[in-house]
Amino acid sequence: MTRLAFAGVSCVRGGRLLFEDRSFDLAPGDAALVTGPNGVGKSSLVRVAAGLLAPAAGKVTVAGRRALLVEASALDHDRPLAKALGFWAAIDGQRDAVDAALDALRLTQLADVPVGLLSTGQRRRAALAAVAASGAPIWLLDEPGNGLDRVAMQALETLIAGHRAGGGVVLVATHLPIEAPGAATIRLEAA
Ligand SMILES: Nc1ncnc2c1ncn2[C@@H]1O[C@H](COP(=O)(O)OP(=O)(O)OP(=O)(O)O)[C@@H](O)[C@H]1O
Repeated sequence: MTRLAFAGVSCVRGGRLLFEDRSFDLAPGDAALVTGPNGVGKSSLVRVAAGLLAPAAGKVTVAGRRALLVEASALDHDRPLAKALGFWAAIDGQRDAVDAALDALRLTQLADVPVGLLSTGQRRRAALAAVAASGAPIWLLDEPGNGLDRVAMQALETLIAGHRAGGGVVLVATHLPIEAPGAATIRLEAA
């Protein structure tokens, strides 16, 4: 069964303790919002959850495939959006998921536009579409609301709700308010 859990996890970066003894346990349908001021360690917590950063202490338990959204999208700038998304979706065995992901992020009309020509907000939506098309049950989203207008923000909230309703798990680091009913809050405080 899908699960993402931290048990007593601490993170040290650049010799500095960012957070200590953090525990949470996300089961199908669960979400958690990681909040706190700039530089406190929100992105670092997401990276620990992604397995890109080793915890200094504690245990991370992951059951299920993870999809990670970070600032720099891995989409090929030279390819038309649908083809760039299709490249990654095919690797995940999810080629058929691209159209629905484009639709969910209101990007269908931009399917033939090269990724490099998309605006900041459109590129962020494209990166979210890649997560949506991945078929991964665990979504790790680092500042997914950056660059999104109000309509796109609502699309993001709908996407998260739909993923949870389908048994997915979502961990979101955000400095922007994101509507996610029933989500836990992991508040990081400056030391
Ligand atoms: N590769 C690294 N090596 C050393 N220190 C780093 C590295 N990356 C980030 N840090 C430091 O870790 C701290 C936490 O950074 P992090 O990006 O996790 O914070 P954040 O809460 O996500 O910040 P923001 O809200 O500004 O995105 C910062 O002080 C940052 O300078």
